[in-house]
Amino acid sequence: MIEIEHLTKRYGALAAVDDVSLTVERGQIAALVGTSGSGKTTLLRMINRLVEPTSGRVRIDGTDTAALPPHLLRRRIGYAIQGHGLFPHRTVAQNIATVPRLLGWDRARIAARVDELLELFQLPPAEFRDRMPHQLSGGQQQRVGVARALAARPDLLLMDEPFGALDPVIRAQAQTDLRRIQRELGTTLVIVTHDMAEAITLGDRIAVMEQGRLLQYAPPREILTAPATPFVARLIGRDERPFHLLSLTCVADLIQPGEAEGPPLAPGASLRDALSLCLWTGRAALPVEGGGVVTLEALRRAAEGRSP
Ligand SMILES: Nc1ncnc2c1ncn2[C@@H]1O[C@H](COP(=O)(O)OP(=O)(O)OP(=O)(O)O)[C@@H](O)[C@H]1O
Repeated sequence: MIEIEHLTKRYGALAAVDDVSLTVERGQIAALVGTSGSGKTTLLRMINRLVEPTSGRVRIDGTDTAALPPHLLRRRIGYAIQGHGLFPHRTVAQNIATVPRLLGWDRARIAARVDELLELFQLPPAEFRDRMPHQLSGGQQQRVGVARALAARPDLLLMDEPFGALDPVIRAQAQTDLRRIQRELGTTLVIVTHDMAEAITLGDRIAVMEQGRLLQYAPPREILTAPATPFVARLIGRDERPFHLLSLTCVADLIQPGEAEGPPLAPGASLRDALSLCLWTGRAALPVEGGGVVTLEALRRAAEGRSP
């Protein structure tokens, strides 16, 4: 669990982060969003003390981070940034092994961990472990960057726009992978993103920042249906709101008895996918695998933020 209490960072007259308090529960994902210069990166970097706070406190699992030497703190916390930051003259395996080596793990344990992570990120170890970063695609480099951040099994992972440079298809895959791996490992994750859709897909809670201040910290549904300020509403984008809401719920939650024509939808598909298919096929109802239907009428209600 991360407890951020009245955290402030000043650069001269500017408060880059201004009296921010929030808590991230263990195993949860907090997404930090806001316009450029709103203080997201500064807030993130105060958690692992890459930036020293001017005032306020961060506690991780009850321990005040100010009480720990920064280099030891950072070995416990995974950190992944846009553009991955891989060491160019080290192999994939050496890159991933960086923190375990600092922690003094033995060779066999490191090798096993590297292979385990490569498997997890769908990069076959025999093919990828000895490659140099320049022999990877951008998306593969990004995955190695995240694998490196996870190598020493940190309870806490900080990510700063990790998928910013990826194309939309790879990005969606990377988000799905991250969510799966995060759930599997039970990692607490704080992620900075410019992209509201990404924040909604990944975040258990979303923190909206403007000019160093925290405007709202709430689950995605609440941010969408009850934005705290006009700025938060603008950031969501009025046109996008129904689609964001639909993307939060899966078909299984909206099934009604009945039968309908056409190939069945997976119960895990999002309502957004279901709406898209209804529109594309011109159908008012779609069958769901395992029985029942999802109707256009029910989708419309869900898009308005009403319960099924
Ligand atoms: N080392 C520094 N010295 C002076 N000002 C700084 C420093 N680092 C950040 N700032 C300022 O603090 C403010 C917040 O910066 P920060 O990088 O946290 O914003 P951000 O929300 O992450 O922006 P972006 O989305 O563009 O990365 C900005 O106005 C920035 O210019």
